[in-house]
Amino acid sequence: METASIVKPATHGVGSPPPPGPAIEVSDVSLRFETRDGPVQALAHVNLKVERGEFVSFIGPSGCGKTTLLRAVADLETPTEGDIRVDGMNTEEARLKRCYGYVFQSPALYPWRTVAGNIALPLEIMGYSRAEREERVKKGLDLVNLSGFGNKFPWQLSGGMQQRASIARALSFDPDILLMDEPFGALDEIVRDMLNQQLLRLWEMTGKTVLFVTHSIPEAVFLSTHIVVMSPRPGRITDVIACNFPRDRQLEIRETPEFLAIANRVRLGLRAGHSYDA
Ligand SMILES: Nc1ncnc2c1ncn2[C@@H]1O[C@H](COP(=O)(O)OP(=O)(O)OP(=O)(O)O)[C@@H](O)[C@H]1O
Repeated sequence: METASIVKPATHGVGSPPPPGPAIEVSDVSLRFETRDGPVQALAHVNLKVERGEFVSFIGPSGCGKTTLLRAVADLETPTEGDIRVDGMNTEEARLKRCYGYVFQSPALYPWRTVAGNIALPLEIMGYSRAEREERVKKGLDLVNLSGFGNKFPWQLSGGMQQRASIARALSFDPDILLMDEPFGALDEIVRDMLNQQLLRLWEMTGKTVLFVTHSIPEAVFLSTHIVVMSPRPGRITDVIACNFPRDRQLEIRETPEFLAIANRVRLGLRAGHSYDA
């Protein structure tokens, strides 16, 4: 017999109302790493509220603390000061209740497990029954357009397909929130365009709250409801830009004056905080 559920996700079932309040609230968060060469101030006085269903991108120069902020939300780093609430809980509670899925820059799939086996892994750890695992894996594969690839091994898939599998794994237990750390950074532009469109569709279909780290201005403008621009280290938020494009937007919007105006504002924000030698 299958074991009973060990950790059930904190998510509400499909059709039931989400818990009230913002999905994520970051209040005056600073984070300092103590290293052998002295302290490294990664984040300084970061304040941010992410409402449910938003798609928020983080953009800023290399080393400004984007990953650190995402990791702090995921309880993988502890702020030196300030407070973070996820679904109204502290980050440890939210982690234990599996409020979010995390997608890393590299797909990080286990090579000895099939794609279906990789997607099922969190469900196995959480004690889902075999029948429920199979149903969720099938749903996950459909969601990321990988139906028919469940029995393949990761090395039999392209980089873009591997990253889609890792997104399906992060969503397998149906968390409300998806934390994505530059998931498409290593992919070529054509594949990235395709994945951006697929991610947008997935977001539209599922209504998840997404926090997304990127270095790409067009990617941020195309995907987001809000773009958070950060300064060089210590990372501070210097601008939060609203993008009000329709949810079913197509890649062609990248040629519109509205799109270019937002992209320009992001570019100016990044330039203002950075001295480029080139
Ligand atoms: N565990 C750690 N110990 C010490 N310093 C760290 C640690 N993790 C990150 N840092 C430092 O904190 C700063 C912020 O790093 P972080 O990876 O969050 O930046 P980032 O904006 O995500 O960078 P990139 O865009 O290059 O991925 C950097 O200077 C980094 O070297």
